[in-house]
Amino acid sequence: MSKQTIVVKLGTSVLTSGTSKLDRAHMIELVRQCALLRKAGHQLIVVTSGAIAAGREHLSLTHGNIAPTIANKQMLAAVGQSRLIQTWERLFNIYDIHVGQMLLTRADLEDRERFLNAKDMLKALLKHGIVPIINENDAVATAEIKVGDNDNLSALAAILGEANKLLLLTDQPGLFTADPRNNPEAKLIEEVSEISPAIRALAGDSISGLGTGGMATKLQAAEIAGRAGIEVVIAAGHKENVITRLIEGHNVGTRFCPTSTPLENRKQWILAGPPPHGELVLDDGACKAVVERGSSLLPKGICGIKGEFNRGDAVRLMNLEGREIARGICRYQAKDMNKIKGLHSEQIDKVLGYGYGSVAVHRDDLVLK
Ligand SMILES: Nc1ncnc2c1ncn2[C@@H]1O[C@H](COP(=O)(O)OP(=O)(O)O)[C@@H](O)[C@H]1O
Ligand SMILES: N[C@@H](CCC(=O)OP(=O)(O)O)C(=O)O
Repeated sequence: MSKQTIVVKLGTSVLTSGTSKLDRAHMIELVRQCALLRKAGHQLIVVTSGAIAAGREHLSLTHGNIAPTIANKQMLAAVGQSRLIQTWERLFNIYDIHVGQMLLTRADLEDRERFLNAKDMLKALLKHGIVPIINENDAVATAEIKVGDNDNLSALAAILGEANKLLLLTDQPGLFTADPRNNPEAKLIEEVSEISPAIRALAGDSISGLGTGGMATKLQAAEIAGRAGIEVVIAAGHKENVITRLIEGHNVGTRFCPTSTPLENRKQWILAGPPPHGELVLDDGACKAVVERGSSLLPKGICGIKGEFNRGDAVRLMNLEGREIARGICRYQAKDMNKIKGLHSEQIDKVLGYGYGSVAVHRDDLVLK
């Protein structure tokens, strides 16, 4: 295999082996495989969960004796993150590999400039042979600025690092036809060529009490990374030689085929970076123009506005049935959009007293879902 950049995401379920402590013996084994990956000439980015679990362990707390409030989780993450990074540092040091910590929130990726700064920083680490160890900055992230789960964060990391592969390691061998924890008949799906609504319907939440998001967020990550041309594999973190087998080209779990026509860089960011602040409801004609003809969205085709957004914020483009058909950057704030929706573009200047052009969302700022 040619030299590649590979993101390995390690879920809490893998790092604790299903217990309430970090399983350091297994972490050593994972680092051994990561070192082999590097020895083969590949670049490695690690996205690690486990800060909250490490905090709980250090303070000798269990799920039962601390309430899962946001403040408590942030407190546990603040204690645990430093333990977690120290553990990774010590383990990678055995193989003479340096690590660098990157703690991100969605706010760091919200505007294009901050996104590009984070990208430069990640690239600088890789260029110097340092393994980026990424987690969400849980201690400071409020609900509004959180990515929320490390599956989506790993897709963002893969886009930032222009990775070739994203390996999501968890406590199941891959995506099953139903959650295998409560469906013993469920079957492993080895390959997914398209993440259709039927595939999405198979993915449930996390019921172990350890992880965040379950298979649902792993599919979101697979979709975002796949649209950027990145191959995604979900596999069991305890499967023997799972990382080394992947780089040798073996099937190790569920493989998601990436698109053969990756989105350009700016559109990758639109899909993965800024959180949508509102919705534009499109009439049928506008939906057709946007989806089938690749047109920009004009105010004329907008029949409803939801949410408070500023000029330059990301918004969801919804059809009349309430399904998101696209996401894009809106050129007018919500207050203005409410005044110009349904109007011909020539009327914008007259109604607002100023204008930023004829389109509400330009096709260069728009990604179909
Ligand atoms: N269709 C499915 N196939 C496999 N696992 C599923 C499915 N639906 C839900 N799950 C759940 O997803 C869990 C893995 O996600 P999660 O608990 O968030 O782990 P992690 O900490 O690795 O992110 C599994 O333990 C399983 O219970
Ligand atoms: N950032 C959190 C983990 C969040 C998360 O998504 O967890 P997981 O589903 O186990 O990957 C932590 O370090 O505890």
